[in-house]
Amino acid sequence: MILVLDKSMTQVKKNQLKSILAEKGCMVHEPGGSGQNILGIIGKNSLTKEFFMAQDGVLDIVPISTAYKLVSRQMKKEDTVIRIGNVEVGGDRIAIIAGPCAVESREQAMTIAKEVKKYGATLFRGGAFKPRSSPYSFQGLEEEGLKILAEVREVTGLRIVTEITSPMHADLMFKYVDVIQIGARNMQNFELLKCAGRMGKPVVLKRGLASTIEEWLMSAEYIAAEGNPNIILCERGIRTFEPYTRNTLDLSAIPVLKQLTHLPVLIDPSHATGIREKVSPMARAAVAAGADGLMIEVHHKPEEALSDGPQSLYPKQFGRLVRDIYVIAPVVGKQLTHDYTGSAAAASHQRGYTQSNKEGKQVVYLGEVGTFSHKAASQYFGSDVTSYPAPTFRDIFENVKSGAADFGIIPIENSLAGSIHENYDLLLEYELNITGELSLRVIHNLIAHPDTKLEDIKQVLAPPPAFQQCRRFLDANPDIKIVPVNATGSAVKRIAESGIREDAAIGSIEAAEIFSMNVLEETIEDNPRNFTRFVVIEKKPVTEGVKNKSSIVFSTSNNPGALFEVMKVFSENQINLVKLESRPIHGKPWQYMFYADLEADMSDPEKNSVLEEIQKNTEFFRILGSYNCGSDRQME
Ligand SMILES: O=C(O)C(=O)C[C@]1(C(=O)O)C=C[C@@H](O)C=C1
Repeated sequence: MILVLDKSMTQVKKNQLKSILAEKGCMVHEPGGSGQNILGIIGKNSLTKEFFMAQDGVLDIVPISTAYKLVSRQMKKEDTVIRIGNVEVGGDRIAIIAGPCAVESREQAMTIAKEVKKYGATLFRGGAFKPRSSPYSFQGLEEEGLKILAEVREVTGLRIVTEITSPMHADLMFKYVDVIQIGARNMQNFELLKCAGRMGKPVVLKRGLASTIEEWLMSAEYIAAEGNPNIILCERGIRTFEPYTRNTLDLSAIPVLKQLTHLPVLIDPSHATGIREKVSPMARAAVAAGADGLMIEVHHKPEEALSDGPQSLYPKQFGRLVRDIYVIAPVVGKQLTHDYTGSAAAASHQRGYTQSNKEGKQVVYLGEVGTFSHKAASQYFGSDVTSYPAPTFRDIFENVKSGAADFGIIPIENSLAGSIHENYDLLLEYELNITGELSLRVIHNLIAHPDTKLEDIKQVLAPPPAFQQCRRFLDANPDIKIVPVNATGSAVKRIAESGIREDAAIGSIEAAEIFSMNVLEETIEDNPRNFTRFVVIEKKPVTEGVKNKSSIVFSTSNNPGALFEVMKVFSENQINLVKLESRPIHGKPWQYMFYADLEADMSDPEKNSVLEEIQKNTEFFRILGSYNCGSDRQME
């Protein structure tokens, strides 16, 4: 059951209540972050409703109707996000776990780990204890395999996921691995589940070959009941009558689970299909259906693999799949998990940032909580970096320049409305660096007070880019006056605070929820393919890691063919230009600065001769930043 507590109850009082309940033999669980003050109780039947209601601070009792309690959505409304090193599984992120079925040798594991890391995997998988259908099949390298996995982590930085098959191996697992996996065949091995619960490490719990979703969640409950909330569910196909695939991938389990539980859900299309060609289509479908991540088997020589070769992707196939996922994820409001902050933090540490005056790193974004910029900041940085809003774009640049914030995040262009010119001008004015980018799907909604109807609305508040993106809706409602404000979240906050029923705002569903407003019309943007590209700005440039894109700014003389001469340098050096934008030079009428995005790392010393060529043909030239754009992972 759930005890609803008085919102003003102090933590001290709550702790007192928790000890009273624990003394009475109740298991007490405090779900974090729900915004409400509640306690989850798995109690003794002998305790009456009156007993609970008599406790100080208890306002109500809500029974949990499902057999599983701790893992149920009723217990916790928010999605659970599980942190493994710098990687977060759940929430807005897509995590990609990749590696061979089994660790076969140091050389094999290390080769595959380097490949999958290069193509975007964030966790490494590999079996050391293999439960096989036949006792004569390869059973894994056991402790030797675990040692190899630990070495892979040392060398690549990828955290390790491996299967535990017996409680006897708990100490070994504890010593070597980051995430333990309970395989399909052991899903109802209750002693193993309890052991995993006691170990406290994150657990990937695979669905049994013939288990119902409810049985699966009951198994998760075993782990949670031991005090371990870090459970990731993994659908890997169930046994049906269909022989064309090894198992039948139950993708409908994703939306079912999303309703029933707060736990993250992964899909393993490798075991589900058992056939290499079928893996990528099902992986793409899984992300579109709302999965929080994928577990993919990859082998550099699958024909020689000791297990599961036919279902293992070649590294390049895996790379192509990750590129597809990178594109699909924003459509469903997610981003690929990427070790952004790990590398950004490591790089900025190296660059000599001192954080002595702060708890941690900070990113500044436009407007107010609930803006798209806020969402972009949390999708890019996860919870590693705290975020705070600033009222204008200039303030964001000022905050980064002064060192008040380590990072700024700014929208730079939108797929419907075009470039955000103010930010181009500010990039030139402030000598900051672009260090990363992210593309966010922007879904606009008309937001108003709960009892307001469309015909009541006299004016709508939003930033100009949002008006541009909702042109058709505004044209269809010409009587509604438009009132520009700095950001969508601020618009929603303003109408909530003013209490004016005739005012509406354009913004995200999240903003409506934060300010307890109603979504009157959903998806009012002109086209569903509405994406805004954000860039991250920092004081220092990126010096580490993949840099596959550069943004530059330059001006040319006012001679025939001057711009052509610069373009020729890119063409002759096989540098792909992905964007060209011109902006008037302030104070010099009819003269222009050109902003270009190039698919190349212009900070690489190998590009020095190209830079010299460009400089010969320009009057002004600056690299705004060379960074990893994510989508263009190396494809040799
Ligand atoms: O208003 C917001 O929510 C913002 O984050 C700003 C902003 C922008 O100015 O482009 C960002 C994304 C959308 O394109 C609309 C508005």
